[in-house]
Amino acid sequence: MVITKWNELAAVKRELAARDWFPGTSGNLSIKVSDNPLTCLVTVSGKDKYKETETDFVLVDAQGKPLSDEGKPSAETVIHLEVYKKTDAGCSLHVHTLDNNLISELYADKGSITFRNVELIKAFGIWEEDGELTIPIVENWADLPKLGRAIGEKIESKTKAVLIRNHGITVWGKNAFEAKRHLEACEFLFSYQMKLLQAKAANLKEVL
Ligand SMILES: CSC[C@@H](O)[C@@H](O)C(=O)COP(=O)(O)O
Ligand SMILES: [Zn+2]
Repeated sequence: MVITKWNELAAVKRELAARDWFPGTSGNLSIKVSDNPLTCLVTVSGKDKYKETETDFVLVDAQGKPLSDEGKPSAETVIHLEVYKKTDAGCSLHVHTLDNNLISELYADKGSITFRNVELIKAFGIWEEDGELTIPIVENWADLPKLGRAIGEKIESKTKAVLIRNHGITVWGKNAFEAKRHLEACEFLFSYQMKLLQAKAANLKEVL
């Protein structure tokens, strides 16, 4: 079981690395291994996530205590555990990208960003004509248990992602495939929104 989950998470890590989503050793990933008791594999803290090694992930319990000796669990393990405790997620992904940082800062005062009339919200299972996707934004508390609680407080049944201001995003799904689909869709939407804002600011419609 652990080996299968390890390989699943390693494959996601490889794919996110290929997208250049782990600048400066940032980012952390996890996959749930068992429900009762809750255990998950999480990336080892501070590692270069572009590299693949035999100690990339460590098994932790519901308190974030390591159950294997690959190394120190991610500093943000508490966030992954919060997601598993509050949702039915089987995989949780956290990355820092330029677009997610910019969007989190631009929309921080609104407390969230909402997308509608953009096809890719369907990646979240939103198929209605007037459907919308809202991603909450929390402050980047240095106190990580506090950050974990702040994220937990924003989680409703339909929430699949939370932005952390000027930090990054935490996204989840019922399995690794779904979590990656949600993450890719978020990043597409952020990139779209940034370019749309820039086009509007430059009055680009006037030159058409
Ligand atoms: C190197 S900056 C990023 C870290 O501060 C943190 O936010 C992060 O995403 C990675 O921490 P880690 O402990 O390696 O999982
Ligand atoms: Zn981070």
